Amino acid sequence: MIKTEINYGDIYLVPKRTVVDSRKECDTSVQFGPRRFDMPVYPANMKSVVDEETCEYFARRGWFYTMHRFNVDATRFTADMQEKGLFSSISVGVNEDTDEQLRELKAAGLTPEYITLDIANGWCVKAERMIKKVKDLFPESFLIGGNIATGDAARDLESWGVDAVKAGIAGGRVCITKNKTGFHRPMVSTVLDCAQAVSIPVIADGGISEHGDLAKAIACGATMIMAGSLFAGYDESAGQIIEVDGKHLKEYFGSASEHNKGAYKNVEGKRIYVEYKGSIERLFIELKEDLQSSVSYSGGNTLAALRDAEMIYVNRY
Ligand SMILES: NC(=O)C1=CN([C@@H]2O[C@H](COP(=O)(O)OP(=O)(O)OC[C@H]3O[C@@H](n4cnc5c(N)ncnc54)[C@H](OP(=O)(O)O)[C@@H]3O)[C@@H](O)[C@H]2O)C=CC1
Ligand SMILES: Nc1nc2c(ncn2[C@@H]2O[C@H](COP(=O)(O)O)[C@@H](O)[C@H]2O)c(=O)[nH]1
Repeated sequence: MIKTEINYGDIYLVPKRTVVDSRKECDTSVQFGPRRFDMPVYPANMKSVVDEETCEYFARRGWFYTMHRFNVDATRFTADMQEKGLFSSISVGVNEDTDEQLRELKAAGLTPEYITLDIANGWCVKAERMIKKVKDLFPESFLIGGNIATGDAARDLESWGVDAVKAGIAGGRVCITKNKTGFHRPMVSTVLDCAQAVSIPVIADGGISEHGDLAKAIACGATMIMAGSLFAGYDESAGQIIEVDGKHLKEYFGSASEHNKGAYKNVEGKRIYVEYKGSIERLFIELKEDLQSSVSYSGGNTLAALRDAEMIYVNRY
């Protein structure tokens, strides 16, 4: 028996009676862990998307961020952010280098406010061990575990002690996991399944190609949305700008790409060049305007109303 599963492009939300006089009345803020953020979307913890400046920029704007984990000194990063009066949100892996990083942080007396366990399939014994270790060493930190793609995985990670799960396997723009391994799950099915399984927040990770996908992810039960390609083309993102035939492009590469790994070993990501779009300021405004409009169509004035939106499947063929 083969199940039919769906992605953001396969569904729409049914409009309800608007109860606000202006879209400006719609509140897009979200409580996530110990803090409240202006918007429920943040840039992927990838080397071509965020660097220290990007993280600082997002934190100062009241948006969430997570620094990537590739050749980053988590102790220095945490000290820098906290000295500036900002929160620290770091990523960790599952190997010995992470053990060392955690020991250094502890020895320096530092506690990052947020820690993200970032591995391709977080539903594994190595992740379980690391989750328990992080929770033991940093019980005050808000721990995000991932990635996962099923309700069963979400339940396991919740029982291992994470405070939120990050859901989305092989749906990213620079992902080649589905081509190389045959494994993938479309995002609507992923988020619905995970959000129905657990009481902790779910982060919908990857596959955002339209601004309206944010509202769809929330309607499926996501509290937060992580996006890579959405943020990759701007001055404030970390990738290099190149010029081809007089046109400016920005690099965007997968964390499991040869470019990021420095070797062709277990490669499940690629490098692409996206349109260079200048300052991210306009995107910040437009994402907020569009989400406020989504909230107004959902018949409420906060993101909670999107949770009750009716979803319809649209057969496009
Ligand atoms: N969201 C997504 O769909 C995906 C995201 N990514 C991203 O790419 C980055 C690097 O990922 P990747 O190189 O895959 O490895 P990870 O960094 O996820 O791997 C960490 C460790 O887990 C082991 N490991 C990884 N995959 C498996 C597996 N399938 N079975 C058993 N052990 C495993 C690795 O050992 P060993 O190498 O020896 O197997 C390694 O020791 C991460 O940042 C991840 O988030 C990658 C793929 C999919
Ligand atoms: N299969 C792979 N997935 C990857 C890789 N690097 C990152 N990612 C995932 O993609 C999302 C971003 O997706 P986008 O559609 O918003 O661009 C990111 O958060 C990771 O979960 C990779 O090398 N292979």
